Amino acid sequence: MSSPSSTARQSTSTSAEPLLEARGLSLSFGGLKAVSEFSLSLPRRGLYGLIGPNGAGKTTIFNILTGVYKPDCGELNLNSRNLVGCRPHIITASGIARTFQNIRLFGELSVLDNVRLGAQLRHPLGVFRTLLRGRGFFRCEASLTERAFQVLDLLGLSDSADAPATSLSYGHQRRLEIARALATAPQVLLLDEPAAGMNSKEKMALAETIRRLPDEFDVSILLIDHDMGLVMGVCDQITVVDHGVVIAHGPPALIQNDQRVIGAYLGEPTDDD
Ligand SMILES: Nc1ncnc2c1ncn2[C@@H]1O[C@H](COP(=O)(O)OP(=O)(O)OP(=O)(O)O)[C@@H](O)[C@H]1O
Repeated sequence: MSSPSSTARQSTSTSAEPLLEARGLSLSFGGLKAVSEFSLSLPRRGLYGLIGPNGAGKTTIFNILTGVYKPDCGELNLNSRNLVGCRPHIITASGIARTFQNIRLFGELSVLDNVRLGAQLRHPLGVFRTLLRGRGFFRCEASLTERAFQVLDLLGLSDSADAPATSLSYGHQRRLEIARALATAPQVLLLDEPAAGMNSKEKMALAETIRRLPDEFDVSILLIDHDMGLVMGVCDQITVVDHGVVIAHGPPALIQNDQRVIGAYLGEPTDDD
């Protein structure tokens, strides 16, 4: 399948070097050190997890990686290009897309149009082209729609293409968020709690879909979720943060048995215990 990302890709990275590299990223909110010395090397087509207890700093890390927050210090490179200080739209255009904990769709627009909006990042129609409605406009429109359907097909949403986004079930709205992010042809896709609110059947189907994304879209994934079954089941490597600090990194089998990780989730023993 010729994916939106593989055709739009202008990557210069090889599989040997990390696609996304974060080094020593830190960010404080007033006196609170939300993220401290965060580092991560995400390879091409990697499927990594980022986990930690509530308030550990996971979403703040996503916000740094996508330019919502500028880190106090540290480096962030995509294909060796420095992204620190870049605005979110520049970072998206560079190849990092995300979904949000709280669904943020254009509810009144159709499922197809939500995804076409993502695809427009790579194929802008432009004001003049839209006004003139010449051959170029219709060619571009057709290619946007084709790309949108490639993504919708994989996410199992093609049959609902004409329905308003809000008419989808909650689980399908989450899938649509992923579809829209994928339509921007990202090199890195950040999924923030994609399974939140899903039932176990929906989660199993989502896990199956996520596993296919790296190969089918030539994309690397960093996934936050509180569902350990999902994270352990789909990720090759997992980074664990607690109080803003990385406390472990490794394959799921190692992480499951790491005493610091178990301690962070169960809560450190106190003097009263
Ligand atoms: N804009 C902000 N201003 C002040 N403090 C913030 C801000 N954003 C996050 N924090 C604080 O930073 C810490 C990390 O928050 P963050 O949302 O990144 O954690 P998280 O691991 O994503 O949590 P959860 O799993 O509950 O979503 C928390 O103590 C949070 O209250």
